[in-house]
Amino acid sequence: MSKIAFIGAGSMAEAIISGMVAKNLVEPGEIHVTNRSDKERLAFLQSRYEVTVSESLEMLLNDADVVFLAVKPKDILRAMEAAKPYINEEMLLISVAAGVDTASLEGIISKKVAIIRAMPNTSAAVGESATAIAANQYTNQPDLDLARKLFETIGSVTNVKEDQLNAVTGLSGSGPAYIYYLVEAMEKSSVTIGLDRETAKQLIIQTLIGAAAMLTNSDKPPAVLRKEVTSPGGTTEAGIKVLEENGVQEALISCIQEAAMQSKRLGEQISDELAGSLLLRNAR
Ligand SMILES: NC(=O)C1=CN([C@@H]2O[C@H](COP(=O)(O)OP(=O)(O)OC[C@H]3O[C@@H](n4cnc5c(N)ncnc54)[C@H](O)[C@@H]3O)[C@@H](O)[C@H]2O)C=CC1
Ligand SMILES: O=C(O)[C@@H]1CCC=N1
Repeated sequence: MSKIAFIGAGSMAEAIISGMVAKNLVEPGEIHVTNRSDKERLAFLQSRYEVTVSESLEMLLNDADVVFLAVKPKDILRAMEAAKPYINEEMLLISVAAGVDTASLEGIISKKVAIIRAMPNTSAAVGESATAIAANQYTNQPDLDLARKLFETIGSVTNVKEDQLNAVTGLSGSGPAYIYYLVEAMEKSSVTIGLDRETAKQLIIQTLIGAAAMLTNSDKPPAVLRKEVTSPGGTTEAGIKVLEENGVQEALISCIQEAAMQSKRLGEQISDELAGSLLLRNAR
């Protein structure tokens, strides 16, 4: 595998880099990274993963085979405008930005570049991301295979239609946060019922691992697995009753719908911004 460039060096870039390095698919020195201005952050990534850091976009992108775009959606336009002169049609561009569609990226670049829009999650850092990918019109099968191979170093890969990616973002892109939120509540509750945090932590984590393994290995749906935990007149029934009274399941459904909507809104902001900047350019 040859040169891989990262525009953006935040938590998602690090999660992907750490996964790729751990699986030895890429020589760490062949991973080149830049960010907006935080030199300390680049130095940290260099010392931790032995990647090559670059403060110039020209050097970063020169001869790059794959370019990961890992900046926040609001920074996409500026980052891509700056990168555009060094992007060519031989490259595969992979964007992990929430909401930003490949049509907007094509609009910024104005070249026939293969673009994969991907939505991983931060469990990439431990090789357990659930990543979904979709390709633009200029992407061929070898590009898709390469993207799959890269993302498989950080977990599972699912092909979706591009218009499903906002839903994916609300569900599994943000998904780890929902699980952590649940764990925070479980930890907070443990002290109120007489368990120290350390003991509770071990019990909670193994409970999550066990439930995930049951969901993976059993052909029973989650509702049936839940029923099997729930003895009539027992503890689970008493606990779940409180969740039902508080509308927790409905709240979770609304949470995921809102996150997916926010992904769509983020994308719309970019296409509006892009349309505005094109109008401005044409008026000059
Ligand atoms: N954090 C997460 O759980 C996930 C994030 N994503 C997506 O990944 C992208 C990055 O997110 P995070 O890593 O969480 O953000 P972050 O804030 O940790 O990192 C963003 C990086 O982009 C850099 N940057 C900003 N403007 C730049 C520019 N003009 N040129 C070069 N670099 C620039 C920043 O310096 C920083 O290194 C976002 O688009 C987000 O939607 C996708 C899946 C999950
Ligand atoms: O919160 C966000 O916007 C990003 C995208 C998915 C997870 N984190």
